[in-house]
Amino acid sequence: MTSDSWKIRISGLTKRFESRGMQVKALEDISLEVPDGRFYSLVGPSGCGKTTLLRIVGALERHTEGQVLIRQSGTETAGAKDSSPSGSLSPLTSMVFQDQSVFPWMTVRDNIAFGLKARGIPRKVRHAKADEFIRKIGLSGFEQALPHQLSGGMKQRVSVARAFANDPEILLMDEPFGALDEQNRLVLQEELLRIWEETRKTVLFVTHSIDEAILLSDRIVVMSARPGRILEIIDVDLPRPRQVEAVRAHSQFGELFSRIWHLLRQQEEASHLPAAAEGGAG
Ligand SMILES: Nc1ncnc2c1ncn2[C@@H]1O[C@H](COP(=O)(O)OP(=O)(O)OP(=O)(O)O)[C@@H](O)[C@H]1O
Repeated sequence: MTSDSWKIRISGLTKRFESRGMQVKALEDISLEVPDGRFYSLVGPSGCGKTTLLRIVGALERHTEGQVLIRQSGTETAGAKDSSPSGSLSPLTSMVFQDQSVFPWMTVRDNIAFGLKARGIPRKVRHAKADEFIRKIGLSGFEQALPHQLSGGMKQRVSVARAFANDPEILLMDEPFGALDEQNRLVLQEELLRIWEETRKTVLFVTHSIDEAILLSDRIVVMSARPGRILEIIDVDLPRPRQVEAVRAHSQFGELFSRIWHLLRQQEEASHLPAAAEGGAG
């Protein structure tokens, strides 16, 4: 699909890692376009390069071949290749990781306002913005709390709130709920849905959970075992606003789940074949 409103445009991307003289091909011939304001998820077997792809889009990693273009505030930036100096995350991109990346010495409010402070936003404005997202993510009353006074789920809420409070144009989320128990995970998924539906940021979201990908996404990118290639891009045409129970009860849910699971199971099976049949590294 090509459109004029893309935020992320990847064409023919390949990534090879080299360590101790060994080459590992992590990604092969990836072409993907993420339009403005859409929620895309990446699913695929462990080690297929999901995190690597996210890091390349975030300019935290360089790529080997192909092209990555990011469009922010009307300006297009090309991702750097292996031979270039390493880049850094644009202030217009936010990233959320699996491990709660909160600063232990900062209050909840200061953690959430951190990116705004780095951008020179006045104190009053950034506190108002932080408080808005504290409310939205269900942390009211904990503005002055320090991370050690919070549960794991609450710390992850702080990370998600910080990412949205930054008002990024692109949000990259790498298994943000992967370390949470089922109950916290469900609550945070619903909160993410609510905030996303209000803000409509462009999101690229990595998950191991098919349920989670269906619940959240407009489209799901299913990747092959390493080297990661795109097997299929699946539309999720479920109505929004969405809620966990309604999505799971929807007639299309089972169909989508089976289709994705079928693709992933084939990859799992292929990855258990002897190394020679896999094509080897590099
Ligand atoms: N810095 C690195 N140096 C060498 N190899 C790397 C490096 N980073 C990742 N790899 C390799 O690239 C491949 C893809 O890794 P990546 O972490 O992107 O996969 P993933 O799909 O996110 O995995 P998981 O689902 O298990 O988190 C793996 O084989 C990994 O070992």
